Amino acid sequence: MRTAAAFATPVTPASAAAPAPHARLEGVTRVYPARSGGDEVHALGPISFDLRQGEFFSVVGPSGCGKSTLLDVLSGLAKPTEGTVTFEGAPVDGKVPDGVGVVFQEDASFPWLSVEDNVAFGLRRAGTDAAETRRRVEFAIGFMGLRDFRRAYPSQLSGGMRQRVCIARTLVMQPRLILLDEPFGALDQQTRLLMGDELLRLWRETGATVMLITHALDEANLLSDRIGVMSARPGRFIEVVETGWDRERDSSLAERSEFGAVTSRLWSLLRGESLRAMGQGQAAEKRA
Ligand SMILES: Nc1ncnc2c1ncn2[C@@H]1O[C@H](COP(=O)(O)OP(=O)(O)OP(=O)(O)O)[C@@H](O)[C@H]1O
Repeated sequence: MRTAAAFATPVTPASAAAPAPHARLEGVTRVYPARSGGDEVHALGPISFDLRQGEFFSVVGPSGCGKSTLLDVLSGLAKPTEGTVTFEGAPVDGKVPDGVGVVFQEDASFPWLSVEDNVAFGLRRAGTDAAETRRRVEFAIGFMGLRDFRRAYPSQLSGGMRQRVCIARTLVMQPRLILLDEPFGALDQQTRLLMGDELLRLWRETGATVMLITHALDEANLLSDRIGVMSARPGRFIEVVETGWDRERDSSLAERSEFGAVTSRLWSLLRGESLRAMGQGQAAEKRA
C-alpha cells in the first residue's frame, strides 16, 4: 500500500519504453465558439495524457472545468480544436470507435422499449444475427441483475435499475474502453455505493479499461487505480494521483485509514481550483 507522499505520478505521456497506451491525447484543446455576443469558451487543455490498458481511471475537477468535454473528445463525440486523440493506436476523429462504450448521467433508456429490447438495441442496429444477440443480451441482463425485470419498461424501474439498463446496453456491445460521465449522479448515496461495487465487478470481469467522471471524491478514490485532478477551466490535469488499491477492492475499503489520506489529498488539490472556478462563474454572471 502506498503512502500519501508517493501518490503523484507524471501527467505527461509515458516514455517510449512503456507499454502502448490504450488511448492517448496529445496537445488536445477544445474551444467552443462564442454564443450570442459572448466570448468563445476555452473549455479544455492543452492536455496530453495516456490511458493505460485495463486501468480504472477517474477524473475529478471543479464544476465547469471541462470534464464532459474531455470525455466527448476522447470518445469521438466531439472533435478537438487542436491536438490528436488515438484509441488502440488509431486516430479518433468525429465518431465513436468500435470498442468504445459511453454511459451518461441522464437516464438514456428508451421508455417505449422493454428492458430486454433496450439492451438489444445497439446489436440490432448493428445487424448482429439473432442468436448472437440473444446470447449477449442474456449475458448482460444476467450480469447486471436484471433477469426479473427483462419485460419491464423503464418507467416501472427505480433510477438505479434504469442506470443498470444503460450499463447493460453498453456492456452488450463488448466495449474494451468504457467511458462514464457521472453515471450515478442522480442516485441516492446507498444506491451509488452499490452501483460502484457493480462497476468494479464489471471492470474486473471484462478486463475493459474504464474512465469515470465524477464529482464525488470518495467514489473516485474507492473505484480507481488513478485519479486525474483537473484545474479550473480550461481543464488540464494538475496531478494524477495513484491509489495503489488491490484489484479485488470493494466499498469496505472506505473503512481503512489510507483511504481517508487519499481523499484528503484529492481535496487539497481541488480546493484552490474550485475557488478559482467559482470566481470564473461569478465573473461570467456579472458580464451577462
Ligand atoms: N456547446 C457549448 N458551447 C459553449 N460552451 C460550452 C458548450 N458546452 C460546454 N460549454 C462550456 O465549456 C465549459 C466546460 O464544460 P463541461 O460541460 O465540459 O464541464 P464539466 O466539468 O463537465 O462541468 P460540470 O462539472 O458542471 O459537469 C463550461 O464553461 C461550459 O459552460
